Amino acid sequence: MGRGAGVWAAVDTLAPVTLPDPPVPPAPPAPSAAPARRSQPADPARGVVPGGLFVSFEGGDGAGKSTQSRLLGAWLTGLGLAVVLTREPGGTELGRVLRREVLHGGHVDPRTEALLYAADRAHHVASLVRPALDAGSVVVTDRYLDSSVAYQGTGRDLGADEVERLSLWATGGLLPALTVLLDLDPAAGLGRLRDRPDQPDRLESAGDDFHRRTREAFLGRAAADPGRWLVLDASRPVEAIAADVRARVAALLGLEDAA
Ligand SMILES: Nc1ncnc2c1ncn2[C@@H]1O[C@H](COP(=O)(O)OP(=O)(O)OP(=O)(O)O)[C@@H](O)[C@H]1O
Ligand SMILES: Cc1cn([C@H]2C[C@H](O)[C@@H](COP(=O)(O)O)O2)c(=O)[nH]c1=O
Repeated sequence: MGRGAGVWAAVDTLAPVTLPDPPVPPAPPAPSAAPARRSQPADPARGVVPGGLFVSFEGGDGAGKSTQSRLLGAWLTGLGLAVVLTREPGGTELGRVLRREVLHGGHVDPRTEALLYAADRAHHVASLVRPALDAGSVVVTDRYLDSSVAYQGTGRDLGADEVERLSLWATGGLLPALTVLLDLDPAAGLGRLRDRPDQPDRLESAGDDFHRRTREAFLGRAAADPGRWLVLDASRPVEAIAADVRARVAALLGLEDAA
């Protein structure tokens, strides 16, 4: 999300993020133990490492990813867990430079664009995500590798497999334990962004056909790996979506009673 950058500016460190006035119902009593209990065996390649859990939000522009990331982060923080809330591109200082160039700079060809996102991701994982997971935090990211596969691999036609391989190389194979796809008609998503003050970025301006193919790519990936993905209808009210996300994350953490 291009707006509300204040939250994101805070996530360079491993300290739990302080979220502004979370609009979520009061959390049930916090469990005494943090880091989290998990219901899955540790699998570093799948974003489940001893103590830590890696969750990503994906979907089209304006689908509600940053809204849901913040709500999930606030809920987990309220449960007493260590949470790192971050995003791609731009989850690190270097990433913010890359974000500005890739979204608001001059023309870049599709391969350069794919490499810029991959460079942002490599640095993000090496400097923030992996250390946080190793320290036992829940890491919640607004976009990750699947955005590259959908936007550059399919939207830009570079090839989904090649772009996925690039990102897997960049990240040492780190995949989220859970990826929430907020699925929405691209016109509705872009319509939600219309009132903001800033101009649409390069990707938001890529055209109807680009965004339609990107949506299909996300849905195809989700269907191929249902164990990792949770697909939600993002046209529903914010709180209904948030409740579904909480239920799935609670199950992963072995905290079903808290959702
Ligand atoms: N379920 C929803 N129903 C209606 N409006 C929503 C919903 N979720 C978010 N919004 C609104 O849509 C706009 C975009 O939401 P948000 O920034 O969370 O989306 P995003 O997917 O992160 O966007 P971007 O692609 O720009 O990063 C905001 O004004 C937000 O309040
Ligand atoms: C990670 C990633 C992102 N993109 C695109 C998707 C969006 O249009 C912008 C990011 O903006 P947001 O407001 O933070 O959603 O970048 C992409 O094309 N490839 C990627 O890997």
